[in-house]
Amino acid sequence: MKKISIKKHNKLQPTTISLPASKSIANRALIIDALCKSQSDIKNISEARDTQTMLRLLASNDATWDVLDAGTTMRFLTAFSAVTQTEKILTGTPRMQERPIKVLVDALSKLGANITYLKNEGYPPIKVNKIENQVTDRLEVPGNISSQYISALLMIAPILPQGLEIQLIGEIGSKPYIDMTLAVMKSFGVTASWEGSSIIITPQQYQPNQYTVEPDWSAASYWYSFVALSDEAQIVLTDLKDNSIQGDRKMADFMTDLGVTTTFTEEGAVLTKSTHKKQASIDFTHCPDLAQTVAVICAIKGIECHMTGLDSLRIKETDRISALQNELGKFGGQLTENSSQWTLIPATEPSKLSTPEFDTYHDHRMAMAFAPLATHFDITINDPSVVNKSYPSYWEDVKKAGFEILEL
Ligand SMILES: O=C(O)C1=C[C@@H](OP(=O)(O)O)[C@@H](O)[C@H](O)C1
Ligand SMILES: C=C(OP(=O)(O)O)C(=O)O
Repeated sequence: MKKISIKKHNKLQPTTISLPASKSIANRALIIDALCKSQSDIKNISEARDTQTMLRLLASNDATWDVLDAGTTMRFLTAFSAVTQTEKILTGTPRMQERPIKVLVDALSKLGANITYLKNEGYPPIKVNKIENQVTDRLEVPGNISSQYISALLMIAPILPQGLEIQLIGEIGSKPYIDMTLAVMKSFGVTASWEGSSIIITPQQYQPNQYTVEPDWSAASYWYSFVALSDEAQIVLTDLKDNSIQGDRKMADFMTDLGVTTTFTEEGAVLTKSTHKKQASIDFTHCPDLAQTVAVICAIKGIECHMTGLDSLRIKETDRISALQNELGKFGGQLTENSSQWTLIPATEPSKLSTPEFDTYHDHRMAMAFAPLATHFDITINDPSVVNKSYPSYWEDVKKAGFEILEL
């Protein structure tokens, strides 16, 4: 499928959506399950490519593991290999080969792993030889590049003979993902303690368990956008809970100012329309995956939004700052930067614009964040199958809400 067109539709019929399970939680549970020799019963594993890639690679004895474009899979399998594999090559898509891994490689090397870069220093592909003798039980790791390095180290920490203390240096970004890692570890019987900015994990055994993966709050964000941007809507997101280990639960709070009310019922989260403010200030340091969704919502609803915490967006599936600037510009929105402070300047009279065609930059979140614009005008989305990374049934669900989608 090269591109799709979505016909304008703004009065959504009441729709019930069954979201995919969180790929972040699933990839943690799968790594931990593999570390307890695969005896656990993990329920609600989604078809998301990142999760399926993790499952497939953990079951394969191939000399090279190709993680495709899955950041967590790359980082978690690197640490996993350093405690389980005599020798393993880890590689990924051309974009994955541009996503830094040096912080994690340095940390594992300090622990005693032998890791070499096969192309460019600091980036995959890498060759990992496992730690034979643990050299230290204390690491200093910068907290502001990617929390995935820290999560990767935390998950192997209990099986290191000396355990591990990780001191996080500088500002910590994406902290809820670190908490998520510790929460999943706890579900498999391992405890950790915080001392200031250090996390301490003693040698412990993971206990196999029955574990159910939560529905994905990042995926839920696109439905908040559909509700906010439409004239009429009521969406039920089944089994989505208020009490979640996902930091992107924050979307429900952001949206009280941006035009959506959430009611949690037995069935799940019920999203209804409400009034919105004209200005907002939102810090995405701890929920970077929500930034694209919120930028599109504000751009079309006339909300000037002061955005901070966007720096990590430059090293994700694409440079999301530049992708956003290009695509928002197609309907009159702007994202301007002034020393790490971004201002989202909304589009003026966006409904008068002709059919925009949005590029997706190999980034599932570009496709999913821009799709709700079909509430305002006919749109075209290029390379729509990018959504398979986290939400393969996205376009089917969009059709359920009454949108007409044509393959071009
Ligand atoms: O640990 C995780 O599951 C993730 C952590 C975040 O990355 P960073 O820690 O690199 O910000 C997030 O953007 C990504 O989608 C998933
Ligand atoms: C950044 C993301 O994923 P990853 O880093 O795991 O590729 C994402 O899903 O938005």
